[in-house]
Amino acid sequence: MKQSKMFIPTLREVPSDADSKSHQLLLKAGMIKQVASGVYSYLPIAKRVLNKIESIVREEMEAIDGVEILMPALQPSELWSESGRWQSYGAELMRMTDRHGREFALGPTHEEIITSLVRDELKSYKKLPVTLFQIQNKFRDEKRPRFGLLRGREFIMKDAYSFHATEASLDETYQDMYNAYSKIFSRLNLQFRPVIADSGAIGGSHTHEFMALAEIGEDTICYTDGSDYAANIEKAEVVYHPNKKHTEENVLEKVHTPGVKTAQQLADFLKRDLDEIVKSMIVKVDDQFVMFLIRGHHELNDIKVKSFFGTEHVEMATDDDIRSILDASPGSLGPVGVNKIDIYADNSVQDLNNLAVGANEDDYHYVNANVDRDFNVKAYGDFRFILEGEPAADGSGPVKFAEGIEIGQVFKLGTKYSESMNATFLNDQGRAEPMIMGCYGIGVSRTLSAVIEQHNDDKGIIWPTAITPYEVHIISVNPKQEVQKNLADQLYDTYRTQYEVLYDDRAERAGVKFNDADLIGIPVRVVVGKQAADGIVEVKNRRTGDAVEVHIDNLQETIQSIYASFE
Ligand SMILES: O=C(C[C@@H]1CCCCN1)Cn1cnc2cc(Cl)c(F)cc2c1=O
Ligand SMILES: [Mg+2]
Repeated sequence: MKQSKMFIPTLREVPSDADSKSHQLLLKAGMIKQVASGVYSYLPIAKRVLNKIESIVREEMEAIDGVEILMPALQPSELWSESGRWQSYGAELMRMTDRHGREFALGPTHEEIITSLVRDELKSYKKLPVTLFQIQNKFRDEKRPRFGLLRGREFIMKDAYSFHATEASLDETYQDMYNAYSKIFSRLNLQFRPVIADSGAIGGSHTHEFMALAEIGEDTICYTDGSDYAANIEKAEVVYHPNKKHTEENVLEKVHTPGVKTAQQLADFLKRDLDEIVKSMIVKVDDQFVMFLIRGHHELNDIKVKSFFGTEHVEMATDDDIRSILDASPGSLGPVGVNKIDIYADNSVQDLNNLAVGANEDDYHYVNANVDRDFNVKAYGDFRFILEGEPAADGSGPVKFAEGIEIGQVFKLGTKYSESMNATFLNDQGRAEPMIMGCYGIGVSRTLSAVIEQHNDDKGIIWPTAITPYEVHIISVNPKQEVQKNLADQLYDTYRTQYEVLYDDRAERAGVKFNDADLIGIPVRVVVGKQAADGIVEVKNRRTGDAVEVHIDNLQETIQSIYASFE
């Protein structure tokens, strides 16, 4: 393609609203334009890369018997009412009303649509298993869209759904998908890790997230060098190894602690370490308030609280809630004398006795508070985030942290949707049973950003060869120079028959062309300049920066050798 005909609005300056490396480069390389917060147009270079990512996804889905369909974004609310999600989802679900006043969701995902489609068609176990997938725009009204395509309100997802007569069959497809995702992300030359994850609102039992390693990633991965153990920190289990430091139980004592509000301030006031303090928090679970006790140096893991109680509706109590329940302020809460609400404690609270806790009275705390004597704990559990260096649940050594971008997720859904939506099949005894389902997503547009996060330098993007928008970038330094122009035109005509060629034939200054070429990041660049008369061109490797001067008779093999060793 001639660049004089192209549409690549590169930017000289870093856009101020770009809040991540990939977001900056997508804008600077003229690949996206924001239309609204979290809503983007994909421009030609981005569209070509998306096409290649999608065709790799398509290939690997079809390789495991996935069949492509395309479902509508407009989803009748009736189907979401059948699954109960019309009521349970809030502002994130984009809703609209048609001219007849009928309500629709703009699809954030397609469990309801696919289940209603399959329940009418696949009635016998003989027709199972089936795996259907689509690649399509999704809509989610994120509260804070950011990082460009990493967290948008309209984005491209590959979502696949599988239907089974048995758990064993689901396990097989789950494993096939897991392996296919590993192939896809390897072909994209991404550094990634599958991690044990929390299934959250979607329900189901078993799920893995595929994380692209990147500092900008919003997820924290816990992994060890001792094995391929890796878990999203939301889910990383803390194995409780008792380390009791109990002393003689002392008399409960109320201490005046003026201005002490935080665990650290209490630790300082009492001249103790933070880990000898116990924090008390009020959490609203569904519509019940409960108190959690947790060591001063730990953080409450709301995802673990949700899965302990089996509900998504878990949030910290507000100050007003707290005042109405305990007639105290959040800065001085404690378990002593609390009997209106249940008290849960993280396992490691058991290691201490004679606890320092709030007295449910401003500027007062208790010391020597002891469980069973001064308060009761309804249950101990793993309610906290693991700390870096603590032992991994599989015993393979201390966990390390890394940031990740969730680019894929595979779920064993079970019968959550087939039961609520009555998608049954006749089993081999002629009895109707709910289908067993799996669902599997890849964030296609998010993956594009993840590739850029991992493949760039200070001059721009460096595309992995599998998804580069073009294979060869031919640049004529000075098209006004007859000889240069003719040679460049000739090379374009020759090489476009065997490579995808972007030909910068613009009447722009050389510096502008080279800057743009660095931004756009095509692996191999052929520069037709002063030595055109002698048939000499410069060939440059975008990743290493190495440039060689070659006669056009050796150009083909030079390009091939760069591609052969590019990664
Ligand atoms: O989407 C999934 C699960 C899988 C992921 C892979 C492909 C199939 N779906 C989870 N999820 C995430 N955000 C959502 C946001 C809204 Cl507003 C909603 F209404 C529903 C969902 C929702 O269900
Ligand atoms: Mg997640």
